[in-house]
Amino acid sequence: MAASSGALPVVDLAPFFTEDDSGGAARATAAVREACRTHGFFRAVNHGVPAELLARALELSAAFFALPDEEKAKVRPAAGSGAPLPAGYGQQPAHSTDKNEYLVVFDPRLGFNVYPAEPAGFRETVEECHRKLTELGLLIQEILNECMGLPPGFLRGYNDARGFDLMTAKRYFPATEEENVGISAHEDSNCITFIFQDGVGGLEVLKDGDWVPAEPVDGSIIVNIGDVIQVLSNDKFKSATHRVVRKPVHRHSFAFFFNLHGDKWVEPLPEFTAKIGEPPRYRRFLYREYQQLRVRNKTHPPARIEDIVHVSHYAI
Ligand SMILES: O=C(O)CCC(=O)C(=O)O
Ligand SMILES: [Fe+2]
Repeated sequence: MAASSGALPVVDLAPFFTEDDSGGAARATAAVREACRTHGFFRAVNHGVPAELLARALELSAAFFALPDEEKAKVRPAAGSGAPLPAGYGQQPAHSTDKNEYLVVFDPRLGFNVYPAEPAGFRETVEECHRKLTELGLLIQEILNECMGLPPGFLRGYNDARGFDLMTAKRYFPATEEENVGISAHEDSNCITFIFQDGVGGLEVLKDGDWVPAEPVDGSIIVNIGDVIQVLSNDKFKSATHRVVRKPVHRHSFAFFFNLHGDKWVEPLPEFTAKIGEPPRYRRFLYREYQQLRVRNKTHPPARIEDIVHVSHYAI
């Protein structure tokens, strides 16, 4: 597949942060609808998360990942914390094609998180990011609700528990002569993902058979929709395939997964099926089950690539 220079659509969210927006919010909503239709991805600017906070989080995470392995390995949770996934530090298993290390952070109010003793300020900065990105998730969810033509407040009511949201700080290892996979091509399983990154680059989005680079732009946040929105919309909104290609130097990024609680059922909504005379393309599933299958893909990768579980597992 050819590389492409076509840039991601940019959406200016400023109108959602002013009282008198003279039609700007409607225009931004239309831009989100179009971006979801064409790319499943967009770059958000004026999103309400201070650029200084994003830059500080990236700097502190670089300082953390630069610590010796034995220091990082101490950032592990007590067994049986009850978190949906282990919080804290981890490395991809040696047999994985993905070559990165990461730190998982849940909503700080849940008490699952474990933090390194250094660098100073890490915990405060990461928790502030989590809080601001949760707010952004709630805003984008309102915009998507409008884009999808759902009854006002539908998504807010359906996705009302924040216990499965998680943020990861990641460091990708430098590419070698032999291979450069950072994260292999995938779709995100959740509702809405936010990514911010340092200046190295390497995130790419598949569009019409071409890999479009999601280039680093300071202060901006890359937004994509995940499988839950794809299923609810009965494929009208696509969870775009993306990957990370490693560069010759370490790369740092944060991904925040605005998720769905594991106890929720997921199925195509009547607005996209019965009400418009279209058959559902997925059978209903419990989100927890899908999330577990996805984790198993990572921890116990199947021998055959076709056995990796995607949301098509539930396709009718
Ligand atoms: O690091 C990135 O830029 C993207 C990470 C990603 O796609 C993921 O964690 O699902
Ligand atoms: Fe992803």
